[in-house]
Amino acid sequence: MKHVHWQEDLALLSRLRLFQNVTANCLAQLLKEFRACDLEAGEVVLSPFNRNQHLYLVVSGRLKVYLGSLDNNPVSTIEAGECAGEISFIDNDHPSAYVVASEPTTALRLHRQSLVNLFQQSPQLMQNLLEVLCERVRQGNRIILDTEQNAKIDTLTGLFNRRWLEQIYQRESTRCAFNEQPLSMLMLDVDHFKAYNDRHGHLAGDYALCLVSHTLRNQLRPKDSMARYGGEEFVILLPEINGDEARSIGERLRVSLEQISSFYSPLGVLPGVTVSIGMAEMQQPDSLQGLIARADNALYQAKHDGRNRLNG
Ligand SMILES: Nc1nc2c(ncn2[C@@H]2O[C@H](COP(=O)(O)OP(=O)(O)OP(=O)(O)O)[C@@H](O)[C@H]2O)c(=O)[nH]1
Repeated sequence: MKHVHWQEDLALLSRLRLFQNVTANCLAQLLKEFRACDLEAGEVVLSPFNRNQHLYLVVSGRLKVYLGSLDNNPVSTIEAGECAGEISFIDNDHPSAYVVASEPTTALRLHRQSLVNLFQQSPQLMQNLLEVLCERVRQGNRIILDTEQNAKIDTLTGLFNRRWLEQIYQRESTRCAFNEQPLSMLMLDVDHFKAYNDRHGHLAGDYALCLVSHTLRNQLRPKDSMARYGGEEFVILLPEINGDEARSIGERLRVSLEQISSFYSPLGVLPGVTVSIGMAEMQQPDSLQGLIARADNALYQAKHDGRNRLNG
């Protein structure tokens, strides 16, 4: 984010939705508080991992909003004249979404304290902000409805969910069987996760789940599929990979997590986690339920044998 000179423009400010009908006197005071910044395409303006104390008013260009992960499709666009960051700006907490410049964008940046000071003088400003927030809530409700109706994505980790796994298994198992290729499954479960939550808090547990998904997904091939199967359980489908190969891939994934003794999160430094893994290779004919049952049995044995190990 590059701070740039901005020729103060009262007329432009008064056209922005947030400042409609706000007195010129009040706007003139606000003008002094703004800092203009240029954003490059792809630049992340807001992230759930960083606390936000600024409101961004888009003067030109465009921002996109992503929930859960930047790999997901954007859920909305913020055009010139609209603002970003108002929720975290108001409650002084972490943003609930990623906001990214989708093209070179100029925005005005305002620290929360500057606006809070003006609320007392301008009820109109307060009302405008409330209207903007209400619109966001309505938009959020529409997104929830849409995503529930065709939910494929787990919003915490950005991984595909269990429902999607059924679709992808149909496709991949048919393809592998047709090409006389193997297909293997890894089922992973975070070790002692209840104790982790109890000791560090549920939010810390959520970050640990994101760490697991991020660390493992980065090591997979594009044709592999990783899904969050349940709370702290993950499934990885490995097309064209036989049992021996899957064992060594699973072992490599297990070790990669074992080696992360601590990681940075918005809550501070947190300890890493380990996983137990069950492996099963597809047999003909094998339904998803059959393959999962065998991977799950292997996982159960890995837990029983002491955890942080692979079985199958
Ligand atoms: N933070 C967080 N915790 C979750 C989530 N989903 C499930 N959990 C927790 O995961 C824990 C799983 O606990 P258990 O099934 O007893 O297993 P465990 O403590 O990991 O023990 P082992 O699997 O035997 O090593 C429960 O306490 C759940 O509340 C989630 O999305 N976030």
